[in-house]
Amino acid sequence: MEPQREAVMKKIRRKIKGIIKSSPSSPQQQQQQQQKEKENEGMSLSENPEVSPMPPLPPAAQGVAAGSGDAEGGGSAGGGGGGSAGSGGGGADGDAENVGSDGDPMKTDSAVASQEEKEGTESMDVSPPLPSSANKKRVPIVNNPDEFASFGQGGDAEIPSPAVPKSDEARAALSNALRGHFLFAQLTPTDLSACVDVMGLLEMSAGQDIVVQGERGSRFFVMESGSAEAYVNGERVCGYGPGGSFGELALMYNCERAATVRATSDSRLWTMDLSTFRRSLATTASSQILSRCEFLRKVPFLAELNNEQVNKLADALEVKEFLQDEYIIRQGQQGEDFFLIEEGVVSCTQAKSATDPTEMSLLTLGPGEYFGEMALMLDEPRAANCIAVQGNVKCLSLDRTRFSNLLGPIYSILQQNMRLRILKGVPLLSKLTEQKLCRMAGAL
Ligand SMILES: Nc1ncnc2c1ncn2[C@@H]1O[C@@H]2COP(=O)(O)O[C@H]2[C@H]1O
Repeated sequence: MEPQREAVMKKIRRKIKGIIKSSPSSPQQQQQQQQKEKENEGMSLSENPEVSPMPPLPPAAQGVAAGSGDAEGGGSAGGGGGGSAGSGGGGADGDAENVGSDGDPMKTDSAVASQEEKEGTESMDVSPPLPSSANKKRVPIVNNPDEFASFGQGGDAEIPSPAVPKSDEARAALSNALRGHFLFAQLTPTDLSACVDVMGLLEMSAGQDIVVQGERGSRFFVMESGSAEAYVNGERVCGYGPGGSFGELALMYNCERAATVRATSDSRLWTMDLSTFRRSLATTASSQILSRCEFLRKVPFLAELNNEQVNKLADALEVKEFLQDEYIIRQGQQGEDFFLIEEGVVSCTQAKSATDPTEMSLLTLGPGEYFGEMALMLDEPRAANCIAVQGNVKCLSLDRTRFSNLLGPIYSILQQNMRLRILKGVPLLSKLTEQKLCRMAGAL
């Protein structure tokens, strides 16, 4: 973990410990605190002396009942954790309409948080700015290749070149290169061969731009020979040699070229035009990966990732399915995975206290929302149970390393969201508005 993040996490932990120490323990004290809370409602956070230090955290945030091993399973259909059917009673009463905080299943806590931040919390202590690459404007994927018939052209290299006959050697090299690309990895040999058939040839001299950042793009490129380099805002980001490929983002997302790619020696490139690109992927198993990218592009908390980052994420995510009532995560156990819900509903529950295992419902999550981040971010046992409710649940998961690598660019969003979730689970704060909770989370 970077030192900056480490420092932030230390701060969160210190705050949380402070909250736990200052928490009222008897029901009487809790009642008094609730009364004060009521009286103070309507005051802003800064003018409300009772809101800081903050009230207690739910017990499970302290890692109640640490167990051994991880409840979540191996990742095959129905192969989740060791939870038995029917044991998820505490979470089953979650209201599906609460999904996404305001009924919109794709509107996450973070989306709500950022919305509310915009609505009048300018002065609060917000998370550090995101990297500039994360702020790139995106346009949704368009599924109908015919819509690209009059797609704008960039430089010369964007002008379609007709299919050309290829030697066996060239076909083999091209097939290998395509198979190594996450979008084409799923193609059957027949589909792959059909793609190879229609690819055209382009020759570029050293120093020529093959694609230009900011221009419209209409082709995907595979280098046959030569070399090239990619530049984002004038800075070199990577290089390509024979077998290297680029140019898929503009075709997948109907967006401007994200980088300039310049030939650094005389080069020969195989090219695939947009409609072939879309058609060949649409009719094959690769359409699943396109659908996944499309799904990820609509997930609010991922909105700050650029298209390339989303593609990497789509490639790394692993499908895990769980049966109704199955415990995907068990409170207190060690956790190694992060989960994004693709289909179904997950209920988060927590033991009432260290001595009372009765589960209370914390949150209900739906498609586009996530869970399992806290154990990874805080390096602590699972803070809650996460149970598949309302039918089977399909999740996309990341292990600890991939979570940290691929979601690093949105770490500050995840942090803010995590604080908000913790605060939302505090019964004494249940009366506070979402906006106030967001401000408290931001101030932590
Ligand atoms: N109030 C809450 N406190 C703790 N965990 C919560 C809460 N609400 C939702 N959760 C989710 O439940 C998950 C349990 O595993 P983690 O602790 O890794 O991450 C946790 C969160 O994703």
